[in-house]
Amino acid sequence: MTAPIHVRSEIGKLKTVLLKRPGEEIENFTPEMMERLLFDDIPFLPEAQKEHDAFADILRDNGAEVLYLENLSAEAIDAGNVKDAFLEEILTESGYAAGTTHDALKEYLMSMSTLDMVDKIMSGVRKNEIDFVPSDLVSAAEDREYPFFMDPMPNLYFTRDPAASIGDGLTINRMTFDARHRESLFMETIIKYHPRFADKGLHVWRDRYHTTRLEGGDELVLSDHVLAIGVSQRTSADAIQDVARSLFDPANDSEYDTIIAIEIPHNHAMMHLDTVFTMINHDQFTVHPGILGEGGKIDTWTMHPANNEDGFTIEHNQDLEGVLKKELGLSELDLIPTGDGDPIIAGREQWNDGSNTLAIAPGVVVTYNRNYVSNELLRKHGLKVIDTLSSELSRGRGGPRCMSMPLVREDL
Ligand SMILES: NC(=[NH2+])NCCC[C@H](N)C(=O)O
Repeated sequence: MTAPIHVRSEIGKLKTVLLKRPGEEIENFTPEMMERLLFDDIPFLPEAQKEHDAFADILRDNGAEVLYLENLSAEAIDAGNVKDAFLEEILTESGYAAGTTHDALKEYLMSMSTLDMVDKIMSGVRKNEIDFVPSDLVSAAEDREYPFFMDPMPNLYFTRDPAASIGDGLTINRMTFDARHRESLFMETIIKYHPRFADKGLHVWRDRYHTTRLEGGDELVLSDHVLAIGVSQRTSADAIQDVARSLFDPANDSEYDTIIAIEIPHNHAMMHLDTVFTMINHDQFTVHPGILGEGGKIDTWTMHPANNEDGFTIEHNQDLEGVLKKELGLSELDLIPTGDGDPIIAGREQWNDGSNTLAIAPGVVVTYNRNYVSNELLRKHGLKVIDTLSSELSRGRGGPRCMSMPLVREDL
């Protein structure tokens, strides 16, 4: 059997991928909660599910095995016999380490089948669904009107972010905003207890117990020894240093000796590197023109292992094309601008994840159908573009790359 996680590029043929089918969590909130939950609108659930099923079908039809986060989580909890411990952890991270509300929530969730419990935790627990009136100070003094005991986790269908495969291992991420903090606990549980992953010698290059922030949308596996990581709204430079130290440590036996840190604007529309830059073929990339300054400049820092105190060297550069050519050993490079360079179209299509392409083989990409200008341009550049439905899914501000966590890709 091949390793349960094996990803040495962004473009190798996709063999196994982790998705999360959108559930009640994507509609279980009010407009007042949207901003905090990192959504710009409230999707229509049945349509979102249809769109997501169509996306999964495309991946399956092209030879990928599709696994679902909700199922793996429940299977892992059962296999490890850790329902109690899992609940304690998620309750603690939801603000209930002890007390009567903790006890009531625990009793309620414990009474469910493991899969129902997982679905419930993901979709949120409202106050009116438990026969219990909290008497603690928080409920009395702070939370009187708030309708939830446990918030929904609508961003779970962006499986890309809570963890990221690198080589034969992964990072399990400490995420930036409260709205997403708890998400990576599912992946940690899967890696620890699911028979498919547990005790298989997987490297966890960096775990979720850090104060510095890292999200998978910023982590791009450019080759079997080069990563690109965004310095972004969601990923801090100090977290990238951690990743470098871990991957460059000879004791950890990783193949990675190069990290290109790329600084992008810190805002909601471009929250991760993969919303503005993706690799789609050996020598082709999408790039949102909005991240490039005058003369196409952008700040990058290339890190290599070194025998100094930091454990690495850094080299500053502003020529992304030159840096990519050098580190990937390419003589030519095709950087394809989102929206064909038209400022209105580029802005619009980037907002709807026009740069967020998922390569499922070299030169074969899945994109949102609504970004028709960028899609057409990709076709003109020789790519095979499979476009997928996107009216509802795009309201969560993530595209095909965000919605997928590759676990196994064929080597190039
Ligand atoms: N890899 C990505 N670009 N993911 C997009 C995540 C979108 C999500 N609403 C968030 O703000 O976190």
